Amino acid sequence: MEILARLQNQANQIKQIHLRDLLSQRERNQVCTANFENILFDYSHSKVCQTTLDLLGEYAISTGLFDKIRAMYEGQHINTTENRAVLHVLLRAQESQHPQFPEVLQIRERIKDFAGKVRNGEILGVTGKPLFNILCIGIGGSYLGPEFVAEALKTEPNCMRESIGRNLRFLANVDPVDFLRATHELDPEETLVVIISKTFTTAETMMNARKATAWLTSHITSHPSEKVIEHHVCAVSSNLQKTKEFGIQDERVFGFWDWVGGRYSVTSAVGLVPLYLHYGPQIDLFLQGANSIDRLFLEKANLNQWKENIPLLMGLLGWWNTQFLEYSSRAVLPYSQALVRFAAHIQQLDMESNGKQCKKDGTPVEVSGPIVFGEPGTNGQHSFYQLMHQGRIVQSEFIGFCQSHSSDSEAHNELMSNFFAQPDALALGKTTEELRKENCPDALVPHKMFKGDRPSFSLLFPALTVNACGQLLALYEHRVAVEGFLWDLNSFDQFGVELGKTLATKVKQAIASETFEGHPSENLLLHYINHR
Ligand SMILES: O=P(O)(O)OC[C@H]1O[C@](O)(CO)[C@@H](O)[C@@H]1O
Repeated sequence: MEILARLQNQANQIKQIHLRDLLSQRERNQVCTANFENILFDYSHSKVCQTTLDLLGEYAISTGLFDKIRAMYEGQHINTTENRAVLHVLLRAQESQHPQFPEVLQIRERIKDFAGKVRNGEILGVTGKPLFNILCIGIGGSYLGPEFVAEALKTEPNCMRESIGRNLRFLANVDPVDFLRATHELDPEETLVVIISKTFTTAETMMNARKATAWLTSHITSHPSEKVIEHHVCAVSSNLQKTKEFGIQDERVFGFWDWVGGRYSVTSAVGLVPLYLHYGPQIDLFLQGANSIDRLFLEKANLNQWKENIPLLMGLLGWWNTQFLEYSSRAVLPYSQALVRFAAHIQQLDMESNGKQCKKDGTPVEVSGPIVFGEPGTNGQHSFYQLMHQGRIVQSEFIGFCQSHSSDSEAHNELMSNFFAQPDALALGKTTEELRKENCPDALVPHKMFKGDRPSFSLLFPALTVNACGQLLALYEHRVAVEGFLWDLNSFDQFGVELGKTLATKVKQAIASETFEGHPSENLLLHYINHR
């Protein structure tokens, strides 16, 4: 029988086995783990058994998954619709034969040198004040990843020390309120604006960039505006022509390449410029962490070792859950307030990559990437976990840390008790018999019972160090790629974002001329015009 049919059979069978029963098999549970540098990946709470794993491995081989991974690292143009390589792994490589690696190192050194000089006061604002504030302007992939990392490291003890007296702000939304919030109480004389845009044409970013330069030049009137821009604005982009037109000198532009996709660009200048400026050389460890996972992912992409390859396992399980067990949503649940923006980054990474309607060859797909959402625990527990326990089945991904950034071990234990309890509650549930033993009134039994059998996996790290933050980033980048490879999608283009942008341009013209007759949103537009 064909492998896909056998997987389907296996799914039908395992759907009938409650996770309570699977979890009662201690030997099975012990097999369902992988460990790398003391990161424990435990997928015993997923709906898999030894046969499932064997079949998934067989499918991975038959579909050429390992070759696809190698092709990515070799720089083959796997982004076929845009005819581009996908080489974000090169950005954190320690060494490489790739012809563009010297350029990668050169940009990295330029960033570190620039950031070091800003931090030690060699580079000052035009009025001679130190540049303590970094205002990053960018959106989507030029914003979400850097913000997640900046937040994750805010309370990491070394980073906390390195960033005393400094401000790192992000401005993404074209909503003027975001501008107000991002610039609130910032002294323009002490502010360095970093405009981050791969294309340097993104409407929101360019509007905010123009507003930010106007904000700088209208406050700093002692010097000509070109001088103010020269001292207070830098850019991250792969479009040098546009940055020049904007008035930014080339030595203040940090480039990257078309083989770095927006949502995969955290370890390019997109993330490195803000992060080195704010946290200094600590960020070397972030790159090392990402690189350690890159090596794991590549080195163990083979027949004998794939069960030790955590990102590959994450991808296989995610694909299994979505394609065969038909769970259409996924919750990313870090038990760490420092990861407050992690789910937002993963939403883009996952959904912009794998939310697709056709395969690489253009044939339609019925199922592709799931809906992704999340929130740090325990906050999420008081929000959407109700649905996860008694409503729809959501594939849940728990991320925890043995040690906290804080020395309050009592509160950390409290947090982690929830991290351990939730996957059990989802998987085991609570039976009517158990409720009756507790003398639950009959009328309440249907409300208080939990069916359980809800799958999850857990990633348990020693601590949210700078290195671990890089590891976490790379784990998710590669798991998304694996799922895309299994579905045979192009996970590296995003044509789905274009139509809305085009229509917005047309609406803008309609608003300017106040002509909406026959417009599909005529009702709303008229209401807007009348009440703005
Ligand atoms: O870096 P840019 O070119 O401003 O693009 C920003 C973002 O816009 C998108 O193209 C679409 O939202 C993302 O993929 C990208 O990260």
